[in-house]
Amino acid sequence: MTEFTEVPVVRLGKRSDEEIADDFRVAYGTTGFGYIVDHGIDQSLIQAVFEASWQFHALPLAEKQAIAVDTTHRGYIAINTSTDVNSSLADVTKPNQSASFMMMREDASVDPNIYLSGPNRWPELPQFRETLETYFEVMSGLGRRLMRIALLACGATDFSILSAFDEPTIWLRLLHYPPQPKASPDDLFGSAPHTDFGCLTLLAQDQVGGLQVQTPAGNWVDVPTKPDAFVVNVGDMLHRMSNGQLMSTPHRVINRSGRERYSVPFFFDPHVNTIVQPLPGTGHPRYNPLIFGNFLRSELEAAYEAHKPGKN
Ligand SMILES: O=C(O)CCC(=O)C(=O)O
Ligand SMILES: [Fe+2]
Repeated sequence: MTEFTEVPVVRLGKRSDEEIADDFRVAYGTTGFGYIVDHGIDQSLIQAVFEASWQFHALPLAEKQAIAVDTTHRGYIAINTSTDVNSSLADVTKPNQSASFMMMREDASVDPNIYLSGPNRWPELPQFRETLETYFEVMSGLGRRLMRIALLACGATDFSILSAFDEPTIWLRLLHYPPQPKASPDDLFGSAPHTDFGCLTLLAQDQVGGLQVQTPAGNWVDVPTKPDAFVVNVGDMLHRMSNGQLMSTPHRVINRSGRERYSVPFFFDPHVNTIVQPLPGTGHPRYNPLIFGNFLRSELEAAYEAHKPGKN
């Protein structure tokens, strides 16, 4: 595997998907992370999402707890309620030092046959829902374009998997990391070392910093904010679809800045009933097929208090 010292830039703009796929292959075949620029998402909309996040996290705790995350994985996730125990990357025993608001697809009701279906749990804040729904919509468009580019990049010859993103699994997460004391233990993280479960993560972050990605040799490389760029990374499901060509790289967050950190990851994943397997054209399959929802269930039950069997 190729060692790296920084996260590369991939420009979209009006270039053809085929042309962008060449850059994508280089970036995601080595680092698994990239700064996506010229992405077409309005900066003022991203700013509005951060403002919504500040307002949400400033609410009294009781108002946030009133929409505490449930088994549909929507609502408020308080600090100290998730631990990356499935992490094979580190011996993680301490819960993540972050709180978040989680939005997913808006379903009219819970369908017992579709894991994680259901309506969102909204706080009472003016414009909050409208702003997040607009962002959810435009980011879904960008996610679809990037998935097509990713498939071109890994040499897939059959693109029918893209229909699994007609009704995608999406998490839009408003994360708040309070400052960690300078003297906090080495194994206390804002977000413990992990890889992302799904296909693509599109992250907007503020100026505070703290995100790091791990190189094949085990070093940690900072991923500072870059103006007008999303930090986009490949998750475990796209790694499998690409038959291992696109990397799902470990990353973590440590906020020792002394300041509050806010970030907004947008996770763009297939429908839960999708069979995930190496795509035709990517070579002799190195991974067995799995059903995305089953994989998700085991990950969420291990990591989140709200999903422990017997809850809700
Ligand atoms: O907050 C960040 O910068 C990254 C968050 C992250 O890795 C995640 O939520 O999966
Ligand atoms: Fe992550």
